[in-house]
Amino acid sequence: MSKFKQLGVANWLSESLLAMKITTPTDIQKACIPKILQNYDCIGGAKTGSGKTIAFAAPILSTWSEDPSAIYGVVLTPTRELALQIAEQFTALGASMNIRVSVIVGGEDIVKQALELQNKPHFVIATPGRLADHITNSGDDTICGLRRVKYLVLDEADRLLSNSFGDDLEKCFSILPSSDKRQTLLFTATVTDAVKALKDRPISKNKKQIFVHEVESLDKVRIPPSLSMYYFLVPSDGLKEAYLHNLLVNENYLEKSAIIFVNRTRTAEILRRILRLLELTVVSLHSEMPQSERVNSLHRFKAGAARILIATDVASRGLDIPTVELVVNYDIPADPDDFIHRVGRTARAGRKGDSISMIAPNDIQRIISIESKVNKKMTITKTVTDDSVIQSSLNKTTRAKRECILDMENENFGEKKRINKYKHELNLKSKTSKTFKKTKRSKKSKRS
Ligand SMILES: Nc1ncnc2c1ncn2[C@@H]1O[C@H](COP(=O)(O)OP(=O)(O)OP(=O)(O)O)[C@@H](O)[C@H]1O
Repeated sequence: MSKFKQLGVANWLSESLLAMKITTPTDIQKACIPKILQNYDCIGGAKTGSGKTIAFAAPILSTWSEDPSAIYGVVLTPTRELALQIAEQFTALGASMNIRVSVIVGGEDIVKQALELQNKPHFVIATPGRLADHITNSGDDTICGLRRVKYLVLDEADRLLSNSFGDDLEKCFSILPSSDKRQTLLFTATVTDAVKALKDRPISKNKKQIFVHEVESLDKVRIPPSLSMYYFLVPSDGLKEAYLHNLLVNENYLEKSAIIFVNRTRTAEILRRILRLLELTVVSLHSEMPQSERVNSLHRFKAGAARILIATDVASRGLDIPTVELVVNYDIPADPDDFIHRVGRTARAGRKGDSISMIAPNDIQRIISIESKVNKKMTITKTVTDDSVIQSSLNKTTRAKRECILDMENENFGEKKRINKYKHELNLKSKTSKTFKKTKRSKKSKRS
């Protein structure tokens, strides 16, 4: 009997898994699948690339196939690309059962999505903002299917439970069945205090719950064992482009597919343009790009048409691209958890991978926090070459950068962000003034 079948997974599904060459369950799958099949709520914490998606998809699809109703499950996830990827996995796993999966994310046609929801797909994979939008603005015939959902999954749960998603999540929960009438599954690679708190204060008082935290029980290192963590020092911020170029054309990495993480969209855009002028095949992924370009970039990168992806943290979570062999932290993230997710885009499912962090003088404190969080020290890389080679890269990147900045100014790059910022500020002001008026009114009425 297949090892997935031994865990209780349906026959047809263990055959689908076998066709994908997935035969032996990972630790998180062994721990979660049987319990989810026994109706437990579940909080699963395990390293990046350890197979968390199948840990929730396999039991949900197994029970769904016994009674293929709609809408059976909702998976919420923080980014659009991740929603698309999870939907692809559900679709591939359930192909033999004619599964229907809807992706409800921002940047796509909202009317088309409403029609899909009306047609009652079996599964909805969504970002909280867009699903909340439908709940607020679409009619009951569009959203009524959500009232019967059997499973709710929060993938990248730590991120979803952070403040930025609060209001949208509340809105989504408002229409879903209450926690004792559905099964709730949370998964993450970084178990934050907010996630841990749910262990002692269970999601539903009336249900059984398991808490699986692989990192705590097995070892203290929070990154995959097949990942090598390197760094090199950059004497000043102004030299970073040259050092990056030098690294990417170094013979050790010349052929390798790489993701370069930066902290700001503007840096992503400048680097994309510089590297393209220097004839590297490169695409980018950040929040200021239209959704169609985001999809296109990722598609070109996955297909190998571009060797390098420059990305902000919008790509740091969950993306599963097995060919990625190198992750570069061009900028060091402020939050060590973001570092764990970024470097986890390589060395997935037991494959080898390298991460290289470019450390400028101001980054030292962040590196200390990261090393203490992951419980492992980075080692210096030997690939960055001597000063004369850096000088050659510097001449090229300086010329290219000048040209790129001029082009970006002509194209008004960043305009959309500026407009959104003003809109946000105006929104806040109007909210504050409404609250102020309300408080004044209630004080007045108390006095009278
Ligand atoms: N049992 C298995 N055997 C072999 N490969 C597997 C198994 N389970 C999952 N995989 C593969 O491992 C890769 C990583 O899985 P997945 O994307 O679910 O990781 P994850 O734990 O969710 O990572 P992250 O925390 O980065 O989101 C995928 O390509 C998946 O197909």
